[in-house]
Amino acid sequence: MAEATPIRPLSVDQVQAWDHEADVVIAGYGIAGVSAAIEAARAGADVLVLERTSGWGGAAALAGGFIYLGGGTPLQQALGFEDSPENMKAFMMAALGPGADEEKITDYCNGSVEHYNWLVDNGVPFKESFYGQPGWETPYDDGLMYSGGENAAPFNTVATPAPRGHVPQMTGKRTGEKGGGYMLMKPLVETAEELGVRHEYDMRVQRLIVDGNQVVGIVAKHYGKELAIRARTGVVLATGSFAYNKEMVQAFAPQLIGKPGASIEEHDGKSIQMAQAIGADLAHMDATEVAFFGDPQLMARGILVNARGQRYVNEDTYPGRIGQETLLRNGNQAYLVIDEAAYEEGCAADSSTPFFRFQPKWVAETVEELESDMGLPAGTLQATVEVYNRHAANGEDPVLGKKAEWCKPIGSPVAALDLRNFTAGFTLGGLRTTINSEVLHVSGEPIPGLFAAGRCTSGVCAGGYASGTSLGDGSFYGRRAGISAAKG
Ligand SMILES: Cc1cc2nc3c(=O)[nH]c(=O)nc-3n(C[C@H](O)[C@H](O)[C@H](O)COP(=O)(O)OP(=O)(O)OC[C@H]3O[C@@H](n4cnc5c(N)ncnc54)[C@H](O)[C@@H]3O)c2cc1C
Repeated sequence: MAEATPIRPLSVDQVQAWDHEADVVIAGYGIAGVSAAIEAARAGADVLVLERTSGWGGAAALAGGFIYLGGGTPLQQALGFEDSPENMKAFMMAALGPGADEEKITDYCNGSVEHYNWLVDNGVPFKESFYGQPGWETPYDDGLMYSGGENAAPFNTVATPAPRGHVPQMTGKRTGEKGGGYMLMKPLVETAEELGVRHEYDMRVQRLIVDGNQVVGIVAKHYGKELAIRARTGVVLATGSFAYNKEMVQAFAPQLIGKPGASIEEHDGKSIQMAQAIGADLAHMDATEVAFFGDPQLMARGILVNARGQRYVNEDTYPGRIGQETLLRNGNQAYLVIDEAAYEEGCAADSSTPFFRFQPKWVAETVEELESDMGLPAGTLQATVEVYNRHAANGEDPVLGKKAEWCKPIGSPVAALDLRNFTAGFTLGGLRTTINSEVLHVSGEPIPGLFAAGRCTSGVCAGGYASGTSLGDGSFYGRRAGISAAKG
């Protein structure tokens, strides 16, 4: 059966004429693509970026803008936080696995301060202010925040807590529309343009062009016409994740069926499939980021319980960790149990996600009554609240390690928010690459002429996630891809 959209490589013998040529050809003008473009141009290459939509940006321009950086960046230092590459690595190895790529994480941590300086030198602004409230993002324009649960159990005992979510400064921020990610992309695209990087929009890459086992170009569709684009030294794949490819999600990350989040429809796995078609290896295809639609200011002040009325995560941690614990290990069943005073206090606090402050579904005078109204097995929620309250009275949570500042006994009246099936996410697995962003063949050898970065690759996250690691490894390994592709 003929493939509807051919994905198999095209042999260079079949190319009648080249429609475009450059030294380095980059597929995708998001964070990985723009970073590759800048470094390839600085290395002296003639660079052409092919972008499927009618403009630059990708998911990156819609993003909240966290970039995971540390090891003692000037911003961390200015705000009084101590960090080192070793400390950063200890956290990342513990939080982003199981199976995190130690070579990549070591490399990423060792290069993080330099990467921060590179971003600043290319015009990305970071404001010297720290936001310390529980939250998905800062509601303001602060430059630094905890974004992976570094300061919460269990990681606060593995490594010295240091905030590493660096956010580009932005006025008039609109979550999910135009946030810090826009202020990351805009200066980088301007830098690329100043360096003479060319772009072609409305170009949808389809398959690779090969000369034997060497990648020498790429085929792209432009308003229905197939064009052949020659890459004299290298092709960089940077078209994003496979969160919107139903078949791939079904095959590799079924926990996300029907729940793509924090990604864009263009993330259809095309880079992964094109490279697979010439023998590329894959890694951690089951790993997913999981967002949870709860307001962290409320969650920290209550307790989250599953369908058995049991707590399963410390509520003051990174909300993405709460999302993973809820979806992956608790059947996507979550209820937030909170008393009236705590609910009112949480609703009055700062938040970047006030739209996640839902009305309680059940309200009762006693926990026994609440448990019965919620349909939980008799005695379960009562036992949970009894144990929680006993220790919270002493400012402790020996069960899950919630910090003392959030440990307060749950009183009356008591309510529960129905947070079942409140998750969505994006895929983290993809092409297996080296620290120089070479795409590896299943044999373990790099595929000549082929490089990749961003969410079409497996980056620093193999299972767990911290906000900022996608824009972080996308920009970090995007740069490497540009340097490597320019060398050929
Ligand atoms: C609302 C929101 C908030 C987020 N917040 C954060 C955050 O704070 N921190 C963080 O680290 N991450 C965040 N993310 C995730 C992050 O934006 C992405 O994971 C990241 O942008 C991936 O980088 P990339 O370069 O691989 O993909 P992108 O930045 O999406 O770039 C890929 C580009 O390739 C193009 N493309 C796709 N297919 C083709 C094709 N066939 N031919 C040519 N071009 C193609 C796309 O149109 C796109 O422009 C957020 C995402 C969203 C949507």
